[in-house]
Amino acid sequence: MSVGAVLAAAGSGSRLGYTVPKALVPLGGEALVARAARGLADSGLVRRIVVTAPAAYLEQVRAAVAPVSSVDIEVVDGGATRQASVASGLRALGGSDGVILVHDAARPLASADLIGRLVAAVRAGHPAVVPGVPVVDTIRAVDDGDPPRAIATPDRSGLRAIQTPQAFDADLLRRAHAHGAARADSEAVAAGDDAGLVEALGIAVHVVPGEARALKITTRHDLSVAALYLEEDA
Ligand SMILES: Nc1ccn([C@@H]2O[C@H](COP(=O)(O)OP(=O)(O)OP(=O)(O)O)[C@@H](O)[C@H]2O)c(=O)n1
Ligand SMILES: C[C@](O)(CO)[C@H](O)COP(=O)(O)O
Repeated sequence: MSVGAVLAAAGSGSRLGYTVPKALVPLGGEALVARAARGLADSGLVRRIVVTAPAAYLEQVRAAVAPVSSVDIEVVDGGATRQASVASGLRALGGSDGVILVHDAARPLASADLIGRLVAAVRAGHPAVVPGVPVVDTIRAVDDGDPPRAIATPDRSGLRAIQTPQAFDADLLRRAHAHGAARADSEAVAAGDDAGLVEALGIAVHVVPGEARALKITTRHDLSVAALYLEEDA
């Protein structure tokens, strides 16, 4: 079963607050999108990567990922939501892979070990596999009142923070996106991740251990934490 990947990189990065999209923000001298693409390529498992970029930055994203030359990489237009961007990437990827990884440029440090665990779990028969890390805070559900009130406290031992890459049986992922697109049209909602689209089909998602270094770069503080991981690697 060959492995293809969609790398979602079409977001603006408004919470990070740079003048360029987040995918082009440098971390240790290399754009986040290039680091994420290199991670996928270095796993040795991925045949081809489709990167979805903001329409106005296609050429800059192409230039950023050009040094990652060990796999075939195509850069295409993303969409208005992450879900639409991944759907656009899936169209460009074509139908020849049995397994598809969906990854975020915003998680540039996911390791080859993690990618290996995810692909192995799909090949072992789990059609949808995500990395999850235990949560360290107590999580409370809060209503939207003024003032906000805590209404429930789920048992933390059963909670995981879900990361990317996420790995899927290719046919299932395409079916989940087709169903999700129809729902997004009628209910004006887009899923937070691809596993959510699979769950909406009533299919169970398998969770493998995630890793701290696959953190999502959302704020400037996250960028500093990621830089510390690079220092540790050096
Ligand atoms: N329309 C969109 C929105 C997001 N993404 C991608 O989805 C990943 C996770 O999104 P997030 O971290 O929320 O990125 P942004 O939407 O760029 O961030 P912000 O909400 O701060 O603007 C990122 O790699 C981002 O590029 C995408 O491909 N297309
Ligand atoms: C896909 C994701 O990274 C999994 O944790 C996350 O859902 C993206 O969330 P965002 O709302 O786009 O930041």
